[in-house]
Amino acid sequence: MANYRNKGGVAVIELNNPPVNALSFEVRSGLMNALKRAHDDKDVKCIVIHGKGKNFSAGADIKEFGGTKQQKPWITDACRLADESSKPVVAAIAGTALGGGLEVALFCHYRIGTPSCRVGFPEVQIGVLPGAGGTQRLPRLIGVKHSIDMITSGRHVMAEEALKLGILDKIVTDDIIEEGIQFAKSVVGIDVGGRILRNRKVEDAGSKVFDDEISRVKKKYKGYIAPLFCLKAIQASMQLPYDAGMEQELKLFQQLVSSGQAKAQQYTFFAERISARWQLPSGANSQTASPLPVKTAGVIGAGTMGAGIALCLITSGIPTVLVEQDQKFLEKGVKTVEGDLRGSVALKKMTAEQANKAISVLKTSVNLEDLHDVDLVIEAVYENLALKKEIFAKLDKICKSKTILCTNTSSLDIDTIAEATKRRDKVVGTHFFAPAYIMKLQENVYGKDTSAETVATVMALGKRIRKVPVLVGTCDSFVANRMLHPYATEALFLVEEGASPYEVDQALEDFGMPMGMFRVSDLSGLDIGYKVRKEAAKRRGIELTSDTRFVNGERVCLLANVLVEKGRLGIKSGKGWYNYGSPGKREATPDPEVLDTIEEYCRKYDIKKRKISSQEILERMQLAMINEGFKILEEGIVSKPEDIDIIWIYGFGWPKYMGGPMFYANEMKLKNVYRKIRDFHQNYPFSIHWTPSKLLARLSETDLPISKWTSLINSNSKL
Ligand SMILES: CC/C=C\C/C=C/C(=O)SCCNC(=O)CCNC(=O)[C@H](O)C(C)(C)COP(=O)(O)OP(=O)(O)OC[C@H]1O[C@@H](n2cnc3c(N)ncnc32)[C@H](O)[C@@H]1OP(=O)(O)O
Repeated sequence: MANYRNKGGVAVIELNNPPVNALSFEVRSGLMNALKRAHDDKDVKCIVIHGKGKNFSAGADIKEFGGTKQQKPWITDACRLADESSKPVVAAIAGTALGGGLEVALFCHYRIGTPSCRVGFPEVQIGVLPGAGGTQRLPRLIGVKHSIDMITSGRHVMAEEALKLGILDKIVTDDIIEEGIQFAKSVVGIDVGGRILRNRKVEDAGSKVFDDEISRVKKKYKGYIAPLFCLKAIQASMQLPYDAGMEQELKLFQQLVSSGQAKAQQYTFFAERISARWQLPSGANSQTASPLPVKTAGVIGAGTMGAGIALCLITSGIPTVLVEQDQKFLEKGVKTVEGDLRGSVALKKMTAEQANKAISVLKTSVNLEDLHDVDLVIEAVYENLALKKEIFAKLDKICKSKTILCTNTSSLDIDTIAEATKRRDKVVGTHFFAPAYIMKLQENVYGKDTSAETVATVMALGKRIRKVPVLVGTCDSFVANRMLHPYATEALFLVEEGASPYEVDQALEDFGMPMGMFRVSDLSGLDIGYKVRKEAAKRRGIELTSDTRFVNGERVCLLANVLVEKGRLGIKSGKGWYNYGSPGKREATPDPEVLDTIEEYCRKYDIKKRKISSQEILERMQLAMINEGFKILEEGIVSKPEDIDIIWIYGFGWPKYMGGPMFYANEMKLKNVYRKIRDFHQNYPFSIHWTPSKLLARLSETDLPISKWTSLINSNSKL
């Protein structure tokens, strides 16, 4: 709703729907009624609109999209009275004015804001466009070029920049409502005609600008349709009179809002927030537990991962000690950090000042003892259980009793590592993804004794260092890599059955993955997987050779080992599944030698090859991994499907417009997913990953949407 009061001739209208004052049906109706009242009240000389609490408004209520509450009055109906009013109307902006919130402000004649306020049109991120006049009114205020930038990127614009662009008329430092009232009083008597955006003309930027922008947007936001629709709507502002442009914008908005991409992107928006609400098996959760303060941190290991993690910490202002046992490795790590900072400055992602500030809080040491006073340590040495246990035992003695000890393991048992200490409650996994400075996912892993306070601390740390933290339980390889295993295994089986690695990658990239599986393997280094496979087999008492075809009755394909043994380690050696010309180069070209190796391998084992469609490639890789996702849910390793989707989106680049693998399964209908998995299980009985999940079997008998799956898990723990 919206509150109304008359303060000495100033109508003060408050958008009231905390925390973000989303423009629900009630708020839109309330705003319309309040504007009518102000218009009819002869005592009122001017009008101020502000938001209750910290924010102006975060825009349309996304939960209403596609539902029955998405009904008139629209934002435009509610705001028309502001546009047409002869009394000056001022938007007083604190916090955020986003999407429809900014559109409300653009219907006002003036806009003032606090120094920390932010404005923007983030609609592209939820698969729609500014449908309440934003694409028509912003170009009339700041021109076509800046409008394209703001609307297609969805970025938030800070107060200073908003002032420079002309979105804000003034930045004010006192109480925003009082400032709004004073400002409104000061403009009473000045004709508002020139301030009404609908009356302004949009400069003709020419059609070439749009042709260039279409190419740019197609490349930058590959696969996303909303940015292209935004361009069409902005172009309409240039080509059509205001009313016709508004009609065109609404038409485009309605096409988008009912699209599958919009549904998936909005699901992703809420999934990220749902996933942030964690719960431990004990019942302790994000509402009940408080994080410990992290004023200083330590990182052990200055390799690629350690250096990347240290970079995340120092660029977030956390003084960090980077420890490496060997001075030479330490120097190499520091060079990596400095190089990445220089790169960020060159790409204008940070200023030189910010980079210098970050490096000034980095300390280095070759002595673990220098971690005695830090609040949290992240160990990032190579994946070796004995070594990690040794380090944790030492840290336990060196660090203060409150220090939290994190391990950046991607697969090892947290409880075994915790046993090396006398503070098992303070030991936790923080699994970062390479490159750690770029990839957003932080997979936090709790052990059986990890306390709620420790979990709260690493979840809060993740947010602070601009990651997306997700909490998972302990199991072999945790969630991300456990699901990756059947996905990658199927890729190899597809290759031995007749698909080329390049066809596999093409199918995945056409689906929207940023890189195919084989290109990712080349990037990570084929030798890494080789070592991990050997170590894991050794732990199980198995001797692996590239001739191994079955392990304990289960089919395996060790083609990658054959490549490693031929010196093809991936990008680092200049050749892997692809050819890169020389070591370290990134441009991948298909390599006939790889195809010959595969041919030879298949001949050796008498494997019949056949033509494999891209549909089969996608189904086999994705359904194998989705089946594993249901098993993970069934075992309670994560508490909700949204956790899995967020892991795939931020850990592996699953396209947001597909909503994550579990959402994708939901859209396919679970009975179809289950049927296909059962068929694959029949056709490939020697692959354990095709054993259908019991939870999936149960869910496929119901019509429960993804938002209700956990209710079935909770109501029936014995599946
Ligand atoms: C016919 C034409 C019709 C309409 C045209 C207009 C279209 C639009 O306006 S679409 C909406 C555009 N706006 C956005 O996309 C903004 C989305 N929100 C955010 O980016 C962030 O929430 C924030 C920056 C505004 C605040 O961030 P933060 O402080 O980190 O809080 P949370 O993100 O946790 O949000 C708190 C709480 O509010 C819910 N929420 C936020 N925005 C909306 C929204 N627009 N509609 C509905 N609900 C919203 C969010 O889910 C959180 O809820 P929970 O606490 O229950 O998780």
